[in-house]
Amino acid sequence: MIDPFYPVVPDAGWVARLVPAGARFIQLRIKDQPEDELRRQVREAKAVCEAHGADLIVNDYWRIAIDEKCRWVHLGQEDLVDADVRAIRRAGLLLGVSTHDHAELEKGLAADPDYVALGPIYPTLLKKMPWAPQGLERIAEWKKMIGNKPLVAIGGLTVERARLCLAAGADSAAVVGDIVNHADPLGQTRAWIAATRVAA
Ligand SMILES: Cc1ncc(COP(=O)(O)OP(=O)(O)O)c(N)n1
Ligand SMILES: Cc1nc(C(=O)O)sc1CCOP(=O)(O)O
Ligand SMILES: [Mg+2]
Repeated sequence: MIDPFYPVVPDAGWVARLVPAGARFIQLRIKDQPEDELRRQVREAKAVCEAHGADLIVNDYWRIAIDEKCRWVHLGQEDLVDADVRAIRRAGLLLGVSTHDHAELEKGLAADPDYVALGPIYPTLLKKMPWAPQGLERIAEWKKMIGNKPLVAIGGLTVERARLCLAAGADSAAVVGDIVNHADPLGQTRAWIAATRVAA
């Protein structure tokens, strides 16, 4: 149900680049945009994904995801505080949650998510976080604790680190910087797809 390669991108333009290049499970993680722009980008990204048989995961904006009849939403712990998980479920959306420690895992599992993300596995430059890198050992621990739910590894991943995460038990490896900051994002996307499909 979830793909081993999980790019997380900052706008719909990136969805339009990476999905035709083979991304099958992609998160739209837009920050600091007005509501009408968010909606426009969600619609654009959804249309691209539908045209290519890919899954779009909308980060944060669960109300928009419901209105736009999306299939997936990703929520972090702060997002979960305000979210109406029952409304999300009533609308038929699938849900991914972020976790960074045991207390968050307990809260995340209470929402009965369709995947659990664990991060940051390695140091990330994308945003400041109070957690030390989890390391690969945490992946095996989380996998045992979440039963048959898919586990997503995120934070500081490169192609080689993604392979290690999948070998350690993650079902999917999520990435921002190693794709969107790469000199050749489409070539790097192909490298990620080749590495993660073999490793999964
Ligand atoms: C796959 C995946 N894992 C974790 C996150 C982080 O979510 P959150 O903690 O809500 O932080 P923001 O991404 O919203 O800044 C994610 N987006 N995707
Ligand atoms: C958005 C995000 N969430 C994380 C978490 O640990 O929950 S780490 C992260 C950033 C991932 O970016 P990069 O691949 O560039 O390190
Ligand atoms: Mg969030």
